[in-house]
Amino acid sequence: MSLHPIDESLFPVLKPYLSSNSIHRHRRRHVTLTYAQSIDSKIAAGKGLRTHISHEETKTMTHYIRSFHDSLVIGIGTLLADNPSLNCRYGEGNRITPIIIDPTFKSMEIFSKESKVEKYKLVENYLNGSGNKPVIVISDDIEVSDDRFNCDIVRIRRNNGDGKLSWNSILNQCEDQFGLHKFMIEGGAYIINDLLLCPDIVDSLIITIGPVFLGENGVSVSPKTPLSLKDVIWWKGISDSVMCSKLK
Ligand SMILES: NC(=O)c1ccc[n+]([C@@H]2O[C@H](COP(=O)([O-])OP(=O)(O)OC[C@H]3O[C@@H](n4cnc5c(N)ncnc54)[C@H](O)[C@@H]3O)[C@@H](O)[C@H]2O)c1
Ligand SMILES: Nc1nc(=O)c(N)c(NC[C@H](O)[C@H](O)[C@H](O)COP(=O)(O)O)[nH]1
Repeated sequence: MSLHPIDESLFPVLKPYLSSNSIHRHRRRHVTLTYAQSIDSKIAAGKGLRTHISHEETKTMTHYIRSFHDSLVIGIGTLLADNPSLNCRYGEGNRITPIIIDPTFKSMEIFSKESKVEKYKLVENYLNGSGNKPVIVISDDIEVSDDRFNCDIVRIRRNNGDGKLSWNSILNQCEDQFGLHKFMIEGGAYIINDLLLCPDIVDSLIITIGPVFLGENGVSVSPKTPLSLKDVIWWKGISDSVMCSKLK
């Protein structure tokens, strides 16, 4: 299916927030955090629900932004709710590696070579050659043998205090193991709320705001503590607005 066209006025707006897409010449790490939200700061109508918020025009923008990255990061909650393709449909031949943060390896059955569950798009695309091999980031206390799975596995030690996986460790390991440097992080809420408070990790923040309220049962984006954004630019499309900014 062809993508809805993007208005050309968006390209210069996005440019300062994207790293050069000649990834072979520029090996410096770049992290873009991006998502679509409602007016009431929700990214889904309810827990585990896939919800359309943005116009087709800004969906195309998402694929355009993906083309500047070599990897696309989501949490296990988003994999289970959305069954996303996590590919790049903008331009030709742009391949991107899906990375799923899944400390307890809930997706073990999904990626198992002997899986009995219906094939997820990520697995299907990898097996039919149209998608890169997914990378699953798990806690290093889970003992599994890598060759049983249709994915690569990255093991990270949990933080002592909160039991989380540190973003620096996740990104460093993905750089070292797979040569990935340009990370586009798309959510969900857990990851976004966490990363909004990590100015040393996130280089650019690009938010699409759709003209809809998702109501009190929606999944909220609201970081634990207040923050003010820097270098802010707004763009207005057919029905959405896009805000590009920096955290520091
Ligand atoms: N509108 C959008 O742009 C958008 C984008 C992505 C997802 N979504 C929606 O968000 C919802 C899912 O959000 P969510 O918060 O439930 O799931 P999520 O995708 O943020 O995954 C959360 C889980 O990931 C793991 N995790 C992530 N980072 C971790 C870390 N640093 N350390 C340890 N564990 C970590 C934990 O197990 C956590 O429970 C879905 O409804 C989906 O449709 C919307
Ligand atoms: N731009 C955008 N508008 C939305 O209304 C919405 N719900 C998402 N959600 C982002 C989330 O990461 C989804 O999982 C991917 O949009 C899946 O998209 P693909 O199947 O990979 O194309 N993104």
